[in-house]
Amino acid sequence: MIGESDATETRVEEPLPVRNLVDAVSEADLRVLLMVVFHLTGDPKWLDAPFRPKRDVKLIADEDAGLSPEASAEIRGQAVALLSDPERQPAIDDPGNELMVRMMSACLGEAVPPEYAPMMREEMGLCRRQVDWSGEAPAALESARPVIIAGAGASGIALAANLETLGIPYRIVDKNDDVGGTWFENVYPGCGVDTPNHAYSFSFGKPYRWSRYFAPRREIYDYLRRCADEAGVRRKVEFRTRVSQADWDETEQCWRVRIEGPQGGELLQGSALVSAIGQLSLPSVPEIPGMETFEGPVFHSSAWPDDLELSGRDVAVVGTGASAMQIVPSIVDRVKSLTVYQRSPQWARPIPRYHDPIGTGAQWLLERVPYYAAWYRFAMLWRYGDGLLPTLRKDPNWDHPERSLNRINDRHREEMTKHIVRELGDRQDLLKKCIPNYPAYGKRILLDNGWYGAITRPNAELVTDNLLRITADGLIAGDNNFRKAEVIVLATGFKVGLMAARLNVTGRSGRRLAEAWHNDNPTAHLGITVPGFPNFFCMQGPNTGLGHGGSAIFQAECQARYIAGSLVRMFREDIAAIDVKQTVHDEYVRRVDAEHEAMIWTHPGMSTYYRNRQGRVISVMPWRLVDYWAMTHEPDFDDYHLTFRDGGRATE
Ligand SMILES: Cc1cc2nc3c(=O)[nH]c(=O)nc-3n(C[C@H](O)[C@H](O)[C@H](O)COP(=O)(O)OP(=O)(O)OC[C@H]3O[C@@H](n4cnc5c(N)ncnc54)[C@H](O)[C@@H]3O)c2cc1C
Repeated sequence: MIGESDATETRVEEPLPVRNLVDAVSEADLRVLLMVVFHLTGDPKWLDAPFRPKRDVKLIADEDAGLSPEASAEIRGQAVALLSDPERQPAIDDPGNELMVRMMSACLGEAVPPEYAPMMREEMGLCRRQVDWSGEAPAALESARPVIIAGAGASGIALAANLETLGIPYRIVDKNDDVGGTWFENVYPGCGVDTPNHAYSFSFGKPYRWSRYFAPRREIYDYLRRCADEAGVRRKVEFRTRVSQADWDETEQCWRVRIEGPQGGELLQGSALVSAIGQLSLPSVPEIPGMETFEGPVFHSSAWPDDLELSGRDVAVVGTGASAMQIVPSIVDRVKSLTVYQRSPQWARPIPRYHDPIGTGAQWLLERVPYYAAWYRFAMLWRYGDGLLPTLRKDPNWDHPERSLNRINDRHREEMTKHIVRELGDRQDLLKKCIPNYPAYGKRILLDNGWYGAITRPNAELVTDNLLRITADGLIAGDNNFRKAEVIVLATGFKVGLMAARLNVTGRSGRRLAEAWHNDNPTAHLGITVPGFPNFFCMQGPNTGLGHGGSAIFQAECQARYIAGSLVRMFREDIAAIDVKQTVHDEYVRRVDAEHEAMIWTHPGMSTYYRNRQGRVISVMPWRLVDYWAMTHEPDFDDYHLTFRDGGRATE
């Protein structure tokens, strides 16, 4: 079924009231404002002392940038003068790579390596990130079989938006009632991003008015709907429709894809097949003896019931991962009792101003001042980007591998421990239960939005004994105590191992993807292509998750570009099929594994969804974002076996 066009439900943005420019500029992030002044004047004096900001430390916005009051006043004054002139044209629009490096370094007060320049220019919309034909589109497009995309979350939207502009025919299906994936499904209280939204958003499309720096899930869902609408994608999504099977047809050089929708089943023929079904989308539901006997609601955090009333009830939350960290502080004040069952404690980073709304002055600057939003996005991408990665390498000479990886990681541990001590206040009896015995950042980085405050409330209890069984009206843990519950929330995370094999894919020579991946050992060249599965592409595939920082939307755009780039080349050169060479794939996987050996995620003593049963890291990527951007920017067809279409017959 084609998606309903109820786009008007999406939040309507009223025009911002006209601001007094001086007031608005007084709320500016000074580093960002400095870059605006430079774009508008092109005067190099703004890139040097006394206007060069100090090295960045603040996480959300930086109103003084470590500059003297005189320098700050001069930047603000100059900005007001320039912005008051409606005729003013920028002296510099896209600065090119060399000048971009100087600008980034000036903005941050630190040397930025040159490889970031082309990536950031694209990310900031200073030059185009999506692929285009660079010339006429080939005539063959019109009769081409569609590309089939399974999934209309952020990844599916990123790719479909690019195919839409290229005019490449596609069909996109999603099992849900709407686009948005993660942000459609997860409606639990407190659900939101832990990546700031000015980085967790597409490089294309109109700017969005986020109400907070870290938006709640409803806004992200609205944002994705709006992007899908604007790109012309949402009206094409076939909702309530799932891909149930896909087989490569060697004779026709196409995918035969079985979809099941409200009108029944249909067999499609696709020129390519894309899995955009997400990494964190298949709930991991633990088998706890007696669960079926529980008389109240028991559900996974991603299946929160619409009409659930928690006020005055006894609630149990099983799990202490990212979702629990958001749920627990959001409900603790409403419930009668809250019991949290913890298997292992988590490291969580304090994040001052997490809940802060974006002030109207800052909002005005983001919407009205040229280049301001672009440089604000840059600042967020940098602050939440690659900076942490070098600190996550094991130091072979480090004396305390039992608690940390290296000196800096040890300092992070100390800082986070101090934070926990502070937050626990007069409940230091909980300290032992709350300090993890693995290095900081070993599991997904969590943000403390009131977690420690919540578990110290008089109506809350943190239970660390193993959960033994569930009864009709409560839970029994290893201490053999019965604790009453009327509602059980399973905040137990997601099953990651199967990835795209969930689509029941069979490639060349009848080989099943689940077999090729030994059920939970997924591997793919660049996390995207798999030998023996021609014209099959994964998004958010093996080893492309982010353990150190960054945004999954960034990854989605890298992959969308690679896939769209491959399709453009196939159409241009009349290539029917591309199949990644086994040697290329194996060498890539070898490099990933070797790199991971030196990184935190192979450190012993942690159980994390990043690893499979054999302990191999399958989920996250060991590379810097900028490396992945470079690897995926232009597909290299020397990495592939190509099958050309020759008068309808495929020849190698
Ligand atoms: C609670 C939560 C918070 C998160 N916070 C962050 C964050 O702060 N920063 C960050 O970078 N990442 C975060 N993530 C990761 C998040 O999943 C990604 O950011 C992103 O939303 C992934 O988009 P996607 O399109 O790849 O997958 P998804 O959003 O999972 O979408 C997959 C889509 O595929 C559809 N689908 C699945 N199977 C089929 C099938 N067989 N046929 C048809 N359709 C199918 C689903 O219905 C779904 O719509 C978070 C994840 C969760 C669960």
